[in-house]
Amino acid sequence: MEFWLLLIAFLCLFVFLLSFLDLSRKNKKLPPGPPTLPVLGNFLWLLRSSNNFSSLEPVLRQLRAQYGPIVTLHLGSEPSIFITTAEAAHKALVRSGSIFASRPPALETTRIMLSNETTVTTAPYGPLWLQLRQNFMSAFHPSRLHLYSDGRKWAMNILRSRLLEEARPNHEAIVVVDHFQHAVFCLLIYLCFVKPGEEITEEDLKRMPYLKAVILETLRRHPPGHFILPHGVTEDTKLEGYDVPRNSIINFTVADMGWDADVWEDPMEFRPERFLKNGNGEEVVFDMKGIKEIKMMPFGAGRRACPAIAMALLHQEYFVANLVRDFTWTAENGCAIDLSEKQDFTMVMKNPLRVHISPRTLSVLFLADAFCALPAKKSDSKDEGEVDDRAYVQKAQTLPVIPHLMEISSLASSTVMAWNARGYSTMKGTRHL
Ligand code: HEM
Repeated sequence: MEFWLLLIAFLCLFVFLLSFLDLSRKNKKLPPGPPTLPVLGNFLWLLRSSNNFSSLEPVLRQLRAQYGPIVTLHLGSEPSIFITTAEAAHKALVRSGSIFASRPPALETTRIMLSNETTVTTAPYGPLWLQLRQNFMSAFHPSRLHLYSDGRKWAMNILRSRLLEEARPNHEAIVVVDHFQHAVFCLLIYLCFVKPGEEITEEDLKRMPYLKAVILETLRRHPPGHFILPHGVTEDTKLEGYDVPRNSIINFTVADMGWDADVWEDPMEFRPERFLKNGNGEEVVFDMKGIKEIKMMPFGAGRRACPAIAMALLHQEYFVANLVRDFTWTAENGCAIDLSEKQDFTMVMKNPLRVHISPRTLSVLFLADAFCALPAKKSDSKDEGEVDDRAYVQKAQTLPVIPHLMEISSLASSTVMAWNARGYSTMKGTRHL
């Protein structure tokens, strides 16, 4: 009997505490969201509207249309606030950078999975995080990336031979994702355990603005993460007139920002030229850290943004450039490539890419032709040994290049682009990917 009395008293106390918490929440002007139930918050509502976390995005789109750019969902004990426009993201992550640079406080139960909040990714904003981040940057600062070019070559060679090995014995299409993952794993091993080698410049990549534009367009159209890691605030604060309480969990709809028709023309089109100065220039100028303004944020933005932006971009460029140079890529049975995505650790292709590959000859010339500035450079004066690439234009037009960036982009993944680089420059309009 005593046990039951105790249990009832405990339950009453529990409900009282929860309603007290609910009340204190009601005193705040949180960003709007769907009606909540006591204790359950929006849990049942969300269960009805969406089956799992990966289909949260359509729900957030609906909420944005109904309530505006910042919305709240109550999914646990603390409110989850979603910021859905690049402008509001800029206000939070850049203009109020130091406040929004923390991680949400971890529950005792999840702390263990977050390495007790002592890694650069999980540590709250403060001296420990700063030290860890500086530590990370001392190894991977953009100015040191050239020191790892031996590792890049090594991983690229492994990838090349694995692809060849599988492609040779039969003429069936091959699935490339496992090989990419293996190569990225090798690269990470190298970065972690092998001493950097001699300096080798990455000059070639610097002369390939179109390649850079393709990578950026891929990150815009198919960002590896549709959200970033959850953020927290260091103190109670306000955003666009709403309260953002100290314990809230804040996230950003990264993919939707890259597809926002108010910011990007024809956002669902795959059109790398949008990143080239004046549409066809030789230069790519893009503020990936969103310091002046945010237009897309595949790497996050502000103080907590991915510290490996330069490294990730360099490796994507390097792998794609080499894969395009070394092989011709043709879709299985000439089929269109299905670019739909599914949530894995990051976003990946729902149907892994299956392709026929075959080694290419005269590859350097194709590469130069494919990735250098548009329109094709026609050099009048040539140094000794330099070959006029015009002779190869016709051949290059038959290049169906399908590099799958997902696993190449290391921990993260990007996505596939299907394009014929030279064809692109002559084609009217763009492809809908
Ligand atoms: C295409 C490749 C990559 C993408 C799209 C990407 C994206 C991101 C994003 C969205 C965040 C969260 C930012 C935030 O919370 O505001 C992040 C954080 C981070 N990324 Fe990356 N990342 C990539 C590659 C890498 C690589 C290769 C490394 C390491 C070698 C790396 C290391 C980190 C670290 C340490 C953090 C945590 C930073 C912090 O909390 O201060 N990332 N990344």
